[in-house]
Amino acid sequence: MSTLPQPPAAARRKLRLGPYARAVGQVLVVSAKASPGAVAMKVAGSLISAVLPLVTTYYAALTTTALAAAYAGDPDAGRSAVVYVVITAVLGLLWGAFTSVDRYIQQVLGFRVGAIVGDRMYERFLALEFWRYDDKETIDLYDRARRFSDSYARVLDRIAAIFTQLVSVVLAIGALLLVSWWIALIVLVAIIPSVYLQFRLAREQMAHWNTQVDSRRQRRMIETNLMKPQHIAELRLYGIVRHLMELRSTLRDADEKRRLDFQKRYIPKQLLADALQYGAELLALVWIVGQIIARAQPVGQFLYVQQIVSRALSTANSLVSSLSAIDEDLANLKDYEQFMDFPLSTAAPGRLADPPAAVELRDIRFTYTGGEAEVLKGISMTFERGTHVAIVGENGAGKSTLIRVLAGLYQPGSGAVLVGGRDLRGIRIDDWHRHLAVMSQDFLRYEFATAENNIYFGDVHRPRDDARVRRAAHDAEAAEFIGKMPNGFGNYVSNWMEDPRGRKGSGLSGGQWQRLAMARSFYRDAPFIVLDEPTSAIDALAEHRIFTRLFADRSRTIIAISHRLATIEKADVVYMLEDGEVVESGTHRELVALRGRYFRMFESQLPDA
Ligand SMILES: Nc1ncnc2c1ncn2[C@@H]1O[C@H](COP(=O)(O)OP(=O)(O)OP(=O)(O)O)[C@@H](O)[C@H]1O
Repeated sequence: MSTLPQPPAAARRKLRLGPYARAVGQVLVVSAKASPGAVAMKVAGSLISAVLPLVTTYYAALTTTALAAAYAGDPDAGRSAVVYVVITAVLGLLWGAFTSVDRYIQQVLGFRVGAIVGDRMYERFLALEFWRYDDKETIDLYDRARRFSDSYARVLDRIAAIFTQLVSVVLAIGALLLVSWWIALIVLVAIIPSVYLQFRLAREQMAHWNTQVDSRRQRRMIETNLMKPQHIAELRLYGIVRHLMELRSTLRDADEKRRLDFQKRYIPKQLLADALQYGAELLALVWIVGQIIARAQPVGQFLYVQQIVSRALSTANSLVSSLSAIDEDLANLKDYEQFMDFPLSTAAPGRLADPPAAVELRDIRFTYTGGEAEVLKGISMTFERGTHVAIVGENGAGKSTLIRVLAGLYQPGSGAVLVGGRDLRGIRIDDWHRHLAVMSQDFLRYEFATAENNIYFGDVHRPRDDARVRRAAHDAEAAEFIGKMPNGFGNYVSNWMEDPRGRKGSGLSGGQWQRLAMARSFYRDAPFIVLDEPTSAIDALAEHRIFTRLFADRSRTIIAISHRLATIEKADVVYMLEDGEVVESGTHRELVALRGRYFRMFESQLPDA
């Protein structure tokens, strides 16, 4: 069994009162914007929840006193008892009705707040500066923020509960003061240690949670690998299921063990705090029993004191749980807000209406954020409109990185991408992307959509044009297999999808997915096409047909990254990249004649080398 690396201990996060108050205020503002009526009802409801049980107890105590008097022969007391019972029942009914309304209000708020917060979160995540998606800190924070955004709506409920519990405890102590000041004092003193202890425990648990972000992510990744039906074949063939299960259990057990250890350490203290609470309750009851026997208090006071003391104690305990829960929520709210403060990728003011005549990479240098090695080391290339370019090089040479810089996803450390002679940094990136169709190695598989929509998603700014969809499918050699599916272009491309008429989708092979993705990039109809190893899973004949068609079109610029000679040799110019530098360039023939690095790389594929 291998040992897993221990994650570094993250700094503990502590919230002081100021930030707490601000965070609570923020939740209230968001909720009030989502549904002001529901928030007003919630506030009113919290007060009712605090007061109503006390009033009910008060009438129950009066009933008991009246019953005792009736039992002793007082006829008026019997009538009073009946009236009190009716009042108590009506209060119970009101309470029940209120609980149902409150549940509904919570659902309305949950839906509205959840929608607002979730949408804001998605929008922010999808529009971050591109380098942030490689950044561990960003992704850590995003993980925590996302967890919180799912439960944002619940926070208002917790705030309302805390408000209710606070008012209830204060009212209960006040109600005890009416009977005896020292009972009120005893109960108050008994509450404090337990509140303190539970709060400490909750804080430690939260600190523990925050130190375990990495191991939990590792566990989640393993679980994702294990639980995806598409992965089962490889997992079984490699016989790795048990190994991964063990890794997962090790991570889970270590995490749980530390959490349980905390709880174990707190047991004796917790018992002491509980004993104190029970002691206080006992003292109060013994005292009131003595008072009643001495006829210093009416019989109903026993019920009153017993109910109110036990309510004060149990509400104080619930208050601690709510405070601990909200403590965590509000710390996560801080993460959420920090995440929402991340700058979005800025939109440059310059417009680019027409397709540029040429694109130039001028002395581009680039290093990944957090990375030490320079990945692109002074690259210069020009892509004239209508030329066909191949970029080749070993794995890790920097080809895909180059394309991302060209597309403006990453900013070069130095040098510039010149689009139609203008620096890309000064052009609105969306404008540039409209002229660009990029098919990357890890293209998206829209498994929830039909074949035609998988293609249409290449250009959703206009309504779907079915003739264009079919042409793109034909050019990418996808039309035939799509045509063979039971519902043709309207077929879902996943076994797990089913159309409204109950017709199941069909799963696709790796090469079929690749053809579909290529059809999507063709559908885009952009003057610049970038294909990053688009045919790695496509059979040689189909690939030959695709590229012959593609390279016959002189109206478009084509930049193809490929390891296949059949594709590369069709290009007008080939750039050979090695360790972030262009080491050779020219036509295929020139580079073969050079007998240099290009020649050596493709020697085995050359027919008469
Ligand atoms: N997101 C990233 N963060 C940090 N480093 C990266 C990232 N992506 C790639 N790299 C590093 O940059 C270098 C170039 O990677 P790139 O993907 O551009 O190579 P490539 O030539 O496209 O390789 P391949 O032929 O395998 O696709 C590699 O050393 C890789 O480890």
